[in-house]
Amino acid sequence: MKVTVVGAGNVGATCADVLAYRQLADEVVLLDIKEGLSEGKGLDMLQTATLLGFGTKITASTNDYSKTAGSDVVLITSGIPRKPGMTREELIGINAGIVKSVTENLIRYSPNAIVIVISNPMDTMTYLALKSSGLPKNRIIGMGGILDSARFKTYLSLALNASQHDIEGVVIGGHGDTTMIPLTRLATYKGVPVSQFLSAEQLKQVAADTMVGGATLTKLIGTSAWYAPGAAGALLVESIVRDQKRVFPCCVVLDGEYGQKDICLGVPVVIGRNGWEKIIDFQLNAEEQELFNKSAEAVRSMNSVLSTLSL
Ligand SMILES: NC(=O)c1ccc[n+]([C@@H]2O[C@H](COP(=O)([O-])OP(=O)(O)OC[C@H]3O[C@@H](n4cnc5c(N)ncnc54)[C@H](O)[C@@H]3O)[C@@H](O)[C@H]2O)c1
Ligand SMILES: O=C(O)C[C@H](O)C(=O)O
Repeated sequence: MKVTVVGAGNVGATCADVLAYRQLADEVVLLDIKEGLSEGKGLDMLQTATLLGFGTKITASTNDYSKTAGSDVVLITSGIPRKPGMTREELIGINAGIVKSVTENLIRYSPNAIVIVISNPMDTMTYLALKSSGLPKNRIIGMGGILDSARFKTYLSLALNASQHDIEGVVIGGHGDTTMIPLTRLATYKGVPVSQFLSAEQLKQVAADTMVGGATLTKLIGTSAWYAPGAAGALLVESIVRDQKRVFPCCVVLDGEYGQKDICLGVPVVIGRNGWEKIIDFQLNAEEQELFNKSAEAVRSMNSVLSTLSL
């Protein structure tokens, strides 16, 4: 298996590192537009091979897409991250052009690849990649819900004083500070609803902390996060290349599912060798469905900005 990561910045390099260390591909290609960046980070990673005990081939490239040829999976992390006080949506003006051109270059050399979009605003960038690539819908996946769910489980574990591994929790909807929907009703601790252990007030706080999870880290660090985002991208790759059929909330195009059409939004999907293979219906209650519809409305309005940009 060959996996390409475009963008050798914080998220891309972290993702490539996890892919290589966990030997989730035979070859990992790291590509960036900035001269020498992927070569430097790729060489640094290669020098951990004997220290960490992995044998993954690491190929570096400064914007030479021929090195990415024949990739099975490609991840797009290229673009600017937000600074404290910004929303992800403010990145659209710069990132849309980058994501569109990178997608086109990748597809030229890897026409059969599954494309994972990470650059923000991710829901709109996924929609853009879908529309501009013309690829079958199952091969375009936006990564956001896995990360948001990991944060949800972290905050739940802190509130419960329990192991994260004993907690299930899923975040659907958009990957935005106000558009994501932590499904507290369905969150469990060892199969038991968390509402049996946490008060409504505590659950509300967990959901609120989850929704601003990215903003909290951006404020602390000065740029957005990368360890969990990189690991989340790699987990998605693992389910694809090993055909694990794991269920993750991912941003995929909806055609009537969850009451929405012609929009890419986070819903639970089965991830396997064919990309996203099936949407799972969580049977939202009326309140959750209303939040989902509102989330769709906000993302749709961001998508409409695309036509105003000269792409
Ligand atoms: N979806 C998510 O869950 C999630 C999580 C974290 C970050 N992000 C987003 O991922 C993106 C990257 O974040 P980061 O922290 O790694 O930023 P970063 O600045 O550290 O890295 C971005 C890299 O992209 C490269 N780049 C820019 N234009 C390029 C092009 N045309 N071709 C190839 N490479 C190009 C830059 O040179 C840079 O190295 C941001 O948009 C950020 O908001 C999304
Ligand atoms: O918060 C950001 O801007 C980056 C990313 O979307 C995240 O959630 O960490």
